[in-house]
Amino acid sequence: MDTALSLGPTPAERLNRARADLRMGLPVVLSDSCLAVAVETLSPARLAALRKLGPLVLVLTARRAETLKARIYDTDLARIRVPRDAELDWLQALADPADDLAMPMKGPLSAERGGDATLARAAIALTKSAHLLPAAILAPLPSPPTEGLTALDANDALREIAAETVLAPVAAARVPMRAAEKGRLHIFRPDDGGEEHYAIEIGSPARDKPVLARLHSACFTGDVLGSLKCDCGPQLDAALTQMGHEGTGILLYLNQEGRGIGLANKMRAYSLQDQGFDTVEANHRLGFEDDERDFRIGAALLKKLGFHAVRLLTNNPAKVRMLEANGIKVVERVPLRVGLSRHNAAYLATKAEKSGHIL
Ligand SMILES: Nc1nc2c(ncn2[C@@H]2O[C@H](COP(=O)(O)OP(=O)(O)OP(=O)(O)O)[C@@H](O)[C@H]2O)c(=O)[nH]1
Ligand SMILES: [Zn+2]
Repeated sequence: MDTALSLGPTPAERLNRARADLRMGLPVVLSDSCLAVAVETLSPARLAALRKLGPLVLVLTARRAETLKARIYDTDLARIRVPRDAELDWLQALADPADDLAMPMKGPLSAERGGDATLARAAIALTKSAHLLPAAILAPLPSPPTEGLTALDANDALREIAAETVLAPVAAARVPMRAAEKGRLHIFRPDDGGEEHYAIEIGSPARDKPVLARLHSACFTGDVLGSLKCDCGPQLDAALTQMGHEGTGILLYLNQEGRGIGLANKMRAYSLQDQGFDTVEANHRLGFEDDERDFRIGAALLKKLGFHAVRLLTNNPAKVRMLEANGIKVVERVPLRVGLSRHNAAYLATKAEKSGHIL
């Protein structure tokens, strides 16, 4: 194999660099034909520099475009022409729904129609995967191209983002817990520079029998702060306690904060909920789907740990379906009804009505 080639970044590594660049506010080069930058981290100086390159296009998801009443010609996204005199504040107000109610008039918005939307689609996928607001600016590529920018092929990026994450065990050690003294924490690291995920093994569950299992999505507010806005903290405690009582179990702690949108975006969603929107509407107004989690990770981790059948602690039938679809037999759904409070009653009711959760 050519040494120079094998030392250079793979598409997955480029993707990881691109995420970091977008979070810093740096543009990335897509398919050698345009620059893409995240609206959330764009600085006035970079906007001025991008403007000099030619006409700019603002890419929003169809979810966000619906709220803004922009025309959606590409099913999943809208490409808005950026007027020559558009200010950064205006772009950021289109990306961020925080002030939608206070300042509803943002249009008229003129959307591009026809042509290939792959570059726009890749830009949106990149901002989501960087846990930024899903909104990007596309600019023509400067000539000569700017050196030092991360370049990636749009189709490669889309493929990498959609691909199943490959996780490798990194370290494991004994962690006795209040709920279960015989605990062991395993750390798994993805090959794409993404978030690490954890497995907490209670006792020594047999690999050839269904194991009591929980797929818990990270919730900093619920798990750590004891927030009453959701039921995550009590669910985590109850799951570990039940595993402790039974003597065996496996709890996957998946770092998919905010149903996969990241903590900053979840706080944006909370702030919209304070304006009267429910949890699903808040995600949509931000430009996200209700649930952006990749449930394949849970199934892959279970298999890696040697489990093929589970008794799953959950109220979410989508988790059951996704595990089954990914090769894990769910012999039983074990309900996990704890932590109801006056602060989360409406939230849990919305999840039952709109997301099919079983109350
Ligand atoms: N985007 C968003 N995420 C939230 C909100 N409230 C909680 N979360 C996240 O939701 C995830 C928990 O998932 P849930 O939908 O509560 O429950 P579930 O894990 O799908 O289903 P169960 O197995 O029954 O608990 C965690 O990642 C939380 O951070 C919210 O209002 N908006
Ligand atoms: Zn929570």
